[in-house]
Amino acid sequence: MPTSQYSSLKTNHHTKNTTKDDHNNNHQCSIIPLDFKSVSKLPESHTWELTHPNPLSTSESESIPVINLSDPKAISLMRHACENWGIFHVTHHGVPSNLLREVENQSRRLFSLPSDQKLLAIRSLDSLSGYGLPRMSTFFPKRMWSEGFTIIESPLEHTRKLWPHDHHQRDHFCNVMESCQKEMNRLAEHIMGLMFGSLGLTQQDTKNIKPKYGCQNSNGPLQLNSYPVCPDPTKAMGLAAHTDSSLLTLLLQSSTGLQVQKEGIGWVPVHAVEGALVINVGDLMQILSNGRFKSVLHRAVVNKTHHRISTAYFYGPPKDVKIEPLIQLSSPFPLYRPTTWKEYLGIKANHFNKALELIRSDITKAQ
Ligand SMILES: O=C(O)CCC(=O)C(=O)O
Ligand SMILES: [Fe+2]
Repeated sequence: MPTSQYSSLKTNHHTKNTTKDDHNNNHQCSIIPLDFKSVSKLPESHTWELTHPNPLSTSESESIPVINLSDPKAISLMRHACENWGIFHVTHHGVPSNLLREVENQSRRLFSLPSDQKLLAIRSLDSLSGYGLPRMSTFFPKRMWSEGFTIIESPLEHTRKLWPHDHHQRDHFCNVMESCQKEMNRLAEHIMGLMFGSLGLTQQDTKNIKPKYGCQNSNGPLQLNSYPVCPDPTKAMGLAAHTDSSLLTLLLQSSTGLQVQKEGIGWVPVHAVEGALVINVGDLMQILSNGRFKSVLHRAVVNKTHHRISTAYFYGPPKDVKIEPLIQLSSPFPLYRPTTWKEYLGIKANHFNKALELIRSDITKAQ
């Protein structure tokens, strides 16, 4: 739900940089990922003008914070990380490592299926779940070097298509992903509590707000991302720069590839830390914290040697709950007008990275 996450392919007509004819001609191609195994040279369609030289090597003070959740200082470290980076790693998070390993194994299994089999579970134009291109693809003239599988609530419908005769594989895949959703949801709730505490809210305040903002169901959206080995990574883009629309995103990455934009520095790599999960602040958390916590601009780059897999869990409130800057943090005034996740996703689907700016409250825009 993230930019990505819920912006729908139905929004083709809002695409910048591509013409309507291109769209009509390539209507099918526009939703079908490349059969990456079949190409040995980067196709023109996937060649980006930008070259992204390796990001600056980061010194200790410029690297993404790693927070041990059992550390008594975790709350203050989190506040610092959310205010300065919008992203951090967590260790001692309680999600079983064998589950995380199995999530990656099962993802690899899915993405290594032959292309025509994966296409049986293609995300349709009016749907959010299934196999397909990154949803933000419609905003770019060039294709990204990645494919995804989006699970909304349950993966069952699509896994029936992927493995019609292999019940065992299908059940195992579903069990693993559903356990992952539950564990990620539990961890996200815990981290939200710590974040509220770090904003100076009392335990009573937190008790009152948490049920309102937390996902009511424990099976929030899960996005499996696959970045195949790329013949020319310097001219390709795994996932273009975006912010997530969620409150928080919890990410498992099999290897380094995620980068975040840091003011005054540029793109900083988020190195894969053994056993850790990456937590990033999403747009709704920026709204809720009245701009104190930053929704971090991030992207994924690709490489020549290994197939990278990432799994993102998008944690957000029930779709119709009003999200607005918390009253305690709104002095002297709220920076954003109230919105719901549902409304916000609609704005994001049309305006992509400008969405947050569009819901700044009139009072601040006028200044
Ligand atoms: O693959 C990654 O590291 C980033 C994934 C991501 O940003 C997303 O799915 O929204
Ligand atoms: Fe993201």
